[in-house]
Amino acid sequence: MLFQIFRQFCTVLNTISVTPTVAVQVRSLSIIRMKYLNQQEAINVDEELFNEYKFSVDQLMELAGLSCAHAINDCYGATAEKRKVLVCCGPGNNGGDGLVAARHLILMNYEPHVYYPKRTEKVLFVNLQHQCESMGIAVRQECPTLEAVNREFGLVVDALFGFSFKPPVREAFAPIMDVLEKTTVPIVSIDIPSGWHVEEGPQNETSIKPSCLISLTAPKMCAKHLTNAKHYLGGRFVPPKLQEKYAMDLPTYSGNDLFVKLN
Ligand SMILES: NC(=O)C1=CN([C@@H]2O[C@H](COP(=O)(O)OP(=O)(O)OC[C@H]3O[C@@H](n4cnc5c(N)ncnc54)[C@H](O)[C@@H]3O)[C@@H](O)[C@H]2O)[C@H](O)CC1
Ligand SMILES: [K+]
Repeated sequence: MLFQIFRQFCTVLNTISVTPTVAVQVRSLSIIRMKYLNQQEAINVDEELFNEYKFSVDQLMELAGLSCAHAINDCYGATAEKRKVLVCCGPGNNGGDGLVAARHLILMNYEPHVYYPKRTEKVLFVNLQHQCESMGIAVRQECPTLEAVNREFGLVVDALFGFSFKPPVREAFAPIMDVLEKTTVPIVSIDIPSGWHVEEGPQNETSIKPSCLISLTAPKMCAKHLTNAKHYLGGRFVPPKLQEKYAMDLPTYSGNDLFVKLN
């Protein structure tokens, strides 16, 4: 009951015109009440976007990947040494977000290099890889060594696994997971820190520790386990009715922004 009154209070505050200081407080309140989805809810939302709302994967992936590039630039853009970026792309749509982000990062004067070990013949992914390569981005299948990553890169984008991941990591991805668990280079994870349980978070003390997480659509429950990490929300495409149906209580995106900085 108390919680419902609090939510109604926040909703009213969100709709009235306020001074900048109050606006910051209202945003903070809306971030507090935002819902963290479990794995099944994330899958259901995804299916509704495609089946009920008739979005195509290409559309949403482009918006998701673009918002990731913008959030990365907001988080790390001021530091020149972070501009050489290793983008690790997995076999599913999380990997597709990584390929899109790499393409936008090169247009934002970053130097992305893509590690994309397990490819599919789906036209969308073949085209995303082609677009990257046509823009001069190297797309490799050989797993980089820990030494090479630490020596050559300022930032790692983790686009290996998203909300469909079921632990444990299969053998083919063990080498790159080992590199990400041990690297000293900051990691920015897209949607889910790879290897983490979508709801329960890190699986053990060696699990990766991203310095930034970009949640897409709405945060998943594992984001509650972040420590000392920046947290962004991206994927500004969720129809209001769908937000209501899942009681997402997403914070308001400001102006033309493609992301909300949650902390
Ligand atoms: N609705 C949205 O918000 C959108 C989200 N996007 C992104 O899509 C991912 C979810 O994509 P999906 O293809 O469903 O799954 P994943 O990328 O998480 O991975 C599936 C892929 O991984 C393999 N796999 C699963 N578990 C393991 C394991 N233990 N070891 C090795 N491999 C594993 C599985 O076989 C598949 O091949 C979401 O997180 C967002 O990043 C969209 O881009 C836009 C709409
Ligand atoms: K990820």
